[in-house]
Amino acid sequence: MIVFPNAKINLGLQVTGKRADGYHNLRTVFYPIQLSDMLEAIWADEFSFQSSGLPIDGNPDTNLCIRAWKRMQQEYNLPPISLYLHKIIPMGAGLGGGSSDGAFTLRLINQLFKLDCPDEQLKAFALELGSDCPFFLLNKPAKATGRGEELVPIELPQLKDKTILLANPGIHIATGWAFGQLDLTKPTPPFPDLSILPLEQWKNYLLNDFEPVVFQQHPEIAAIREKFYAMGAVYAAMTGTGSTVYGIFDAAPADWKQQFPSQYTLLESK
Ligand SMILES: C[C@@](CO)(OP(=O)(O)O)[C@H](O)COP(=O)(O)OP(=O)(O)OC[C@H]1O[C@@H](n2ccc(N)nc2=O)[C@H](O)[C@@H]1O
Ligand SMILES: Nc1ncnc2c1ncn2[C@@H]1O[C@H](COP(=O)(O)OP(=O)(O)O)[C@@H](O)[C@H]1O
Repeated sequence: MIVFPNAKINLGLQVTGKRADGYHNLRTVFYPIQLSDMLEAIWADEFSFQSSGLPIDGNPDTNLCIRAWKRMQQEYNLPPISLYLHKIIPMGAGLGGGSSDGAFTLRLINQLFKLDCPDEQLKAFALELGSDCPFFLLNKPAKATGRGEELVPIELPQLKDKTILLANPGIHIATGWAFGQLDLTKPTPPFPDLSILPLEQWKNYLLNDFEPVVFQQHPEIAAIREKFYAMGAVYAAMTGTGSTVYGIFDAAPADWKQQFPSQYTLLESK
């Protein structure tokens, strides 16, 4: 069985406060994009995990595919499988690639072994893996609150037929570090209702709270957003805690890739 775990971007991201469990409450809109890894499971005599593409850490304590397998195995006492991941989504990039791999592994195992695991149970396993993971079980545009697991689907007709360009400068931002940099004493403005806000207005109302702290540390990330606006983006922002920046365009400028340094990862999603 083969599945294609996709990436996401955050349309706005507000952190509203620190919780007793050490996590933060946030508000965002998750938006799935057409950029995917490949994940295959086959029957095997013993469990194994292999990967190709971008190098990833195969540590069983941290790798989200292996952790997902172990959690399902613990619950359902399953026979072994081999997992093979071809990694395409840049990591530590705010694109949720690792989270998506974890969530897709849970769902794949559920289907492969016909476990009929209830949605709420799968969601609970996903949240054990990471705050972003429950979204990838739903995997449609959704407003998110709590740690990111309270999800309400949203229609975004403004994005129909738009092109999303992504530029990743190869800087790894540690999510825990980014949360630690925030000043949580300031009041949070209301989160705009994106289902009715015209796209041209997003730049006035839709903010990512991590941009000021990450941009200050890494001015080259701020420069990507400026470059997208100079190229005609209707809206441009950093996704998650960075370091990927996306621009939303009516149509991609023909020579856009030549405008960035050659070592950047440059991607396009419809
Ligand atoms: C902030 C977001 C927005 O999409 O950023 P990206 O990681 O995608 O950039 C996500 O919620 C990240 O989700 P995820 O990457 O799954 O985070 P987790 O593994 O659950 O947590 C990593 C660390 O981030 C912090 N963390 C994460 C989520 C949250 N709601 N509150 C937190 O305080 C904690 O310090 C935690 O130890
Ligand atoms: N299957 C996986 N693929 C990628 N990264 C993984 C995986 N499992 C665990 N990780 C770890 O998760 C971290 C964050 O990954 P990712 O979700 O891609 O980034 P972000 O949280 O910035 O969107 C990586 O640095 C990596 O160490």
